[in-house]
Amino acid sequence: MTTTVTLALSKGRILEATLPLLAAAGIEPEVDPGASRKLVFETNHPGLRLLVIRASDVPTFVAYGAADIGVSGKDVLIEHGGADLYEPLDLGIARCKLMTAGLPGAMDAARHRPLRVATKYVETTRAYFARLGRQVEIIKLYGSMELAPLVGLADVIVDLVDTGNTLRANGLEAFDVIEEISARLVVNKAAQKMKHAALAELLTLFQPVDQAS
Ligand SMILES: Nc1ncnc2c1ncn2[C@@H]1O[C@H](COP(=O)(O)OP(=O)(O)OP(=O)(O)O)[C@@H](O)[C@H]1O
Ligand SMILES: O=P(O)(O)OC[C@H]1O[C@H](OP(=O)(O)OP(=O)(O)O)[C@H](O)[C@@H]1O
Repeated sequence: MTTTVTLALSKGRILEATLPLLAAAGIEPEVDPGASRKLVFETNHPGLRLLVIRASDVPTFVAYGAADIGVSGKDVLIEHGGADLYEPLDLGIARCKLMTAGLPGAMDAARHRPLRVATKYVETTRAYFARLGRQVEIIKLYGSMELAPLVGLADVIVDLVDTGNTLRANGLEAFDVIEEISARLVVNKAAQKMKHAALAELLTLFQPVDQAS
């Protein structure tokens, strides 16, 4: 009997970057997930199906066993905590940096009060500034973080930076790197035991993208 394996991907960058990796391994979804409203996709690989969900939900689906494996950004995994997941493979895709950024000099502007930081990475930001011994007031946002310093909502932001185009377009500077980010394969701990052979076979099919590329 074929073991069923459920792989969770997120719509957007991760899906766009993972489908070519799957295609290179000969795995094709029944229809193009980028062009469909479906959420579950069978594939031509026996027993393998795909879930397409929000990026920040991938660790949750995998941790609870609703998916056996998933592809998730390291940013999302750090924020999730990740202790309930195995992380066997760095896929080398969706690479960027989690950074502090703001208007020039913003880090030094608020020395006599808590620094106001806008981010969607609340836990990661709290831990980072605690390590620095700097008091912060964290403002949770769900997107367009770059707007916050421009309208006086926050002194600085913690967000992803790739080309730097979004920061530049808004007159902001990148300050410090908090983490180097790339997409990781994550595995449910029970599935790792119960579906060991099927997952091991699938893992060998994933060829990480060369770090230098
Ligand atoms: N500019 C970027 N360059 C490279 N990788 C990125 C970039 N922005 C995001 N990523 C990576 O891709 C992942 C998914 O990002 P994407 O923009 O597709 O979803 P999202 O809109 O952030 O997620 P959600 O729907 O949960 O809010 C991120 O978690 C991160 O690891
Ligand atoms: O350095 P860059 O190459 O400009 O990339 C950085 C931008 O990419 C991400 O946003 P995304 O494009 O995912 O939009 P979002 O605000 O919808 O998350 C991130 O939140 C930055 O805004």
